[in-house]
Amino acid sequence: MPSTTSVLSTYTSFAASAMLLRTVISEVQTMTSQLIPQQLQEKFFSKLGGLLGNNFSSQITIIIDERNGFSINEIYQASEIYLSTIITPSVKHLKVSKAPREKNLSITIGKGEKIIDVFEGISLIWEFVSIEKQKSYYDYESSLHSTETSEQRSIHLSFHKKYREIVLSTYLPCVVERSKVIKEENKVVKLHSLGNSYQDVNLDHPSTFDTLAMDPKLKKELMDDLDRFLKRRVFYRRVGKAWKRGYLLYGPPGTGKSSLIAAMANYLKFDIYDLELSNLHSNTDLRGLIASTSNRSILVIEDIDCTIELQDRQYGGYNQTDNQLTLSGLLNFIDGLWTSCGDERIIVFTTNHKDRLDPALLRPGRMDMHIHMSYCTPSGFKILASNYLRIESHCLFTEIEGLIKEVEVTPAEVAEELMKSEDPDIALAGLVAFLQQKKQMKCSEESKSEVEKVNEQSKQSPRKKKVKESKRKKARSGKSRQ
Ligand SMILES: Nc1ncnc2c1ncn2[C@@H]1O[C@H](COP(=O)(O)OP(=O)(O)OP(=O)(O)O)[C@@H](O)[C@H]1O
Ligand SMILES: [Mg+2]
Repeated sequence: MPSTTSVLSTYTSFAASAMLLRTVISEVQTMTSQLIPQQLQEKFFSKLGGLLGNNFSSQITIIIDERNGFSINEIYQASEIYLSTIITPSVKHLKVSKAPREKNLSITIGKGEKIIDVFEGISLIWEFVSIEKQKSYYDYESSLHSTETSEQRSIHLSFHKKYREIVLSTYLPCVVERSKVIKEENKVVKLHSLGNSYQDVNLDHPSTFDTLAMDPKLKKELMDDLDRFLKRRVFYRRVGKAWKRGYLLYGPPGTGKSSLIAAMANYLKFDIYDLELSNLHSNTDLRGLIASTSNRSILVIEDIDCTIELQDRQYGGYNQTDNQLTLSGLLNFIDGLWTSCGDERIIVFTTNHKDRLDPALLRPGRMDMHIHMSYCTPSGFKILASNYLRIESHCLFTEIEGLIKEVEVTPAEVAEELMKSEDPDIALAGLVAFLQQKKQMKCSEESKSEVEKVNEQSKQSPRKKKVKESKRKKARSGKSRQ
């Protein structure tokens, strides 16, 4: 085993040679700067620099720590996400994790691993660095000295120093942007219940615009509207409007209003905040709840017609206008809060009875789009059949489409029938029987109401006869007086 002295002396002579070499390199660098093409110079000196440590190379390293004091360093997070997408086969150690709520695995590179990225012809070397730190402290409870190990993580980004400007002003912002897109793609849409005991669950609703049976023209109109809304950040800023959009969904139960909200959330990757107004007690409560919602979200108030009694409701027994919560007041209140702090917000109201709504809500400009969710149409049925049975055509389609035009059947009812069997023949035959039964019921109701009408008329006729008789008598006596 070499003695400490020999190790030290070897190191000293190595250090001395290194110093000499550095001087030589810098001399050679000056000499060759005019003689050798720049690209070759860079290659040569960076190789040489690599041998002697980064001090002499033309490389610089940006250190991105995981934490910035107590807060998370967003650049670190963004880099981590970005790096997970450019992992090369040469990386030997990967770390894989998955949070209970996430749907995808998260893959990061292991300690000491390097990834080379190329941006606009610039080579960039990413390295994941982790330093373990031991901290000793005195534990008063056990009266013992203990040590605690903590990990300090950082990501190092090295590149040629002449690209410093481009890396800082273009490459890193691109990394951040790309990470945002990846984050959005992997985002799990959440459903928060506001006004109820606090719940926060993943929106596991499979509804998408593809699976939704609704008028194709209306569907396209809505999707275009949502796309336009997302693109208009600058527009909303310029005209000084809050970046928000309001939709009123109306139609009978089971026509897909709630499914449409889920489809919108899945399409936009926006979280849903379901606001339960009946549990609210004051404006202060409401303010607190709204303030807890995040941007890029959909605020939902379902069955708004049932909350209409709010119009005259007063809170806490006080007769103060401030404590009164009316529907239009509520909307102004939410608008106000959003104007000051919200971005990319969507508000959706649903109702089964549009005719019962506060006119303030229906006023033009209040809700940006009124969307009618109707009973099932033939085209809606085809979407459901393709979704539930994976079929695009069947010999029973024509009969079903004819029946659907004649009766009022909700997509929920059709879906329920289609779910009864995986065999299209059985499921569709069941649907035909169900629709025929509905048609019969409709016919018998119609004939019943016809009979009632006739009865009503026949009941009225003796009275009508009497009225007519007395009118005639009056007229006659009037004439005789003349
Ligand atoms: N338009 C539709 N397209 C596809 N499936 C639908 C549609 N409408 C209803 N369904 C099916 O019926 C179920 C119930 O529908 P949903 O809850 O969306 O109706 P709703 O209009 O919100 O009813 P309510 O007025 O009672 O709240 C959905 O989970 C879905 O399976
Ligand atoms: Mg609903």
